[in-house]
Amino acid sequence: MMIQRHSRRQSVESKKKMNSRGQEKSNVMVAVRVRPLNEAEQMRGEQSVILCPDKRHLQLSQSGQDRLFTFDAVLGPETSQEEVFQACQVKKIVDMATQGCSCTVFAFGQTGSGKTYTVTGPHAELDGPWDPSYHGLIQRCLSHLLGLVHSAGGGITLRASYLEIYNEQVQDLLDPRPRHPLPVRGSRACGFRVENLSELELHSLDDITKLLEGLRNRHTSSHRQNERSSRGHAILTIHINRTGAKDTEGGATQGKLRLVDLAGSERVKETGNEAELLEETGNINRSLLALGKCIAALVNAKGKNKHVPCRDSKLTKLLSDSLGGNGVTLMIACVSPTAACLPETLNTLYYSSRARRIRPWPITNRLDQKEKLLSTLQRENRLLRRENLLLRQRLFTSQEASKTGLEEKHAGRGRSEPTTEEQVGPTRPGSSPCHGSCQLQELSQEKDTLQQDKLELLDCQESSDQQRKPQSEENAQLLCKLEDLRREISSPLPPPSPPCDSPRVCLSSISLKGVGSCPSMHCAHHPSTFLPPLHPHCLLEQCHHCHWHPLRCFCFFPAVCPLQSCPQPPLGLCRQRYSSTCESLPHLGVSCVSRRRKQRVVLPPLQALSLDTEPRDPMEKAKARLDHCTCVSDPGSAPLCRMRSQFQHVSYAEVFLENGGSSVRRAHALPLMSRGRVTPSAPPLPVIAPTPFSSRSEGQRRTVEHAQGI
Ligand SMILES: Nc1ncnc2c1ncn2[C@@H]1O[C@H](COP(=O)(O)OP(=O)(O)OP(=O)(O)O)[C@@H](O)[C@H]1O
Repeated sequence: MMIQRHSRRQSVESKKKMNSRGQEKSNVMVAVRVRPLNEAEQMRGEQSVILCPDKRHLQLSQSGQDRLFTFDAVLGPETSQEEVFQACQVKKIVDMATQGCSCTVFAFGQTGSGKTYTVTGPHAELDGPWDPSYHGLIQRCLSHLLGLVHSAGGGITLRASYLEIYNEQVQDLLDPRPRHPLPVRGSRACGFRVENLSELELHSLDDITKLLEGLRNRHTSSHRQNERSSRGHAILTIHINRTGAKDTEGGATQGKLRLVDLAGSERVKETGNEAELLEETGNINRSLLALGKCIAALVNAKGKNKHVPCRDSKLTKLLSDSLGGNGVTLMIACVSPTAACLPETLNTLYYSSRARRIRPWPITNRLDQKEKLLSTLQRENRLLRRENLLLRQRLFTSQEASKTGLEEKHAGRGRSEPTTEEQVGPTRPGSSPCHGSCQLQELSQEKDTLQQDKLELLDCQESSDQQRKPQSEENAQLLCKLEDLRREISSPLPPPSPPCDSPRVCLSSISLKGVGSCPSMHCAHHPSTFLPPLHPHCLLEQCHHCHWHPLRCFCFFPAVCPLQSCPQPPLGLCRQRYSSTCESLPHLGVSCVSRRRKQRVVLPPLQALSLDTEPRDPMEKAKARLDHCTCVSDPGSAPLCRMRSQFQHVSYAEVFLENGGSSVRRAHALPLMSRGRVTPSAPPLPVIAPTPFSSRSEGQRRTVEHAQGI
């Protein structure tokens, strides 16, 4: 037997329905009930500011201005409980629930506006004998349902649960034990549900009385606006299971009817609540606000990707399928008639007008894997239950037969006229009473296991949902970091040094970055700072670089180090002094960008050189300018590149040799900059003395000669 998803079909069908203005019809019906002035208000001489000109309109008179509101039903102060039941078409809603719909009726409004009165009847009724004319919606719905059950002659089962959300905690109103909070679990397949909530099967009026006993367990207190104010939201849920209904395509249906009495919105100034009541007020208003947000989201959302913030409170979680889901909802807005309550009344009316615009939730008929599994398990359970019942009946019949001594006669008749029942009944091999009871036990165990499995599945899904949340947050953070890194990597780097064609034209040696795989250098002041290698063809310039540059270079390859006169050959430490005049010169700082780490490395200061006397020869001038540029700027910088193109044939070594160091007289001091701030320079290094040309090695000399074009 297939479980009919009538509720889904209903919503899909209702989606197509249009109202007279051609707009999509809402599946939320809104009625407004105005309570009469109470004794205290009459004593104070207060007047009603609400008029109900007809059954669909409500008029508010405020300081000479009238406002007209339209609703599905407007119930004036004289409307009786029975009239409310009829005018709001609650009977029809109950009928829909028996056909498999998920239906909800809830009352909301300001504190003391008559919500509890509408849903359950006057408080006095709880204490004394119940007068049927004061019965609220709950009693009327239940008695109508029981009538349907009896007229159907079986096949409909009613199970009821009753809970209260008090201070954001769910409590079972049917549980006589001391109150304890129950957890609310959610799953995509089943929506939100309260765990360990007790259920009561309803068969007769006595059961209804038992159910209503739960009302006594509600939290109530007294404040200025209501002597017996509800401090929490009460939700009564009736599960209506129908098996094999002929008029519903021969299938079973699972309907649900919810009757909700919300706690009233309160203004602390008007209720005069303090301490504990203040906390309750806060929780009530918060959850009502969350409900308002859900309604707003449902009204404003367009398209399939609606996000309804139903996880914001327990109330919205439990009402999520009533508001936005596939069911039919009746909202009864209760308002007080006095001028003092006007702001709250207006709020309630705006809230209700907005709820009228909730459009049906777009639902596809596709069942996902879990839903399918769930429905299969439910079907199996139902079959098992039926089989159990059948076996019990058989067991009972066979026991009766053995008692009266008619067993043989019965068996003989069974052999001559075998019936379908007997084929699966006691005449089957191994169908003794003992066997029957064993089978019963097995089946019930199997059923329990199935139920257990189902619960575990639901828990698993929920825990995986919870686990996924921090992971996705971490993912987002990692993605951000990755994006930062990517941005940093893709930021423009200084242009690479041009390839070295010949030692004569190579200027890259002057660069601290260098290219190729020639000996690397360590900064003497920053031994841990690794300087990328210099160009292999530029050993001479490198050595000059050592002279010019106040860095002391540690050569990793002493065997190939051209500075064989290094006093410490193992490390190729260049200690030659270039010029004593340098001692009096200020130092220049240079920041070197290490390509690998993309960090700005602050090197010990360089000596920036310029010619104190302007050379006369234009070629000399150019060389001097080149010298100066090479020392103080990045070799890849624009001026230097220009100069390179102009004087490709002039090598740095040549200039150096021609000047012989004597032209160096002055240096400019520049601040060291690192990422926009001034970085203190490393202490100046000892000035390095120059190596006399004659004392240079053969290799060096050859390279210099080569560089000079000799
Ligand atoms: N339609 C009505 N006819 C007569 N009396 C009413 C009506 N509505 C409400 N009352 C009375 O007004 C008082 C407040 O009603 P009720 O407790 O139902 O308000 P409420 O909205 O549930 O308040 P709260 O939110 O504080 O629980 C009660 O004494 C109730 O009997």
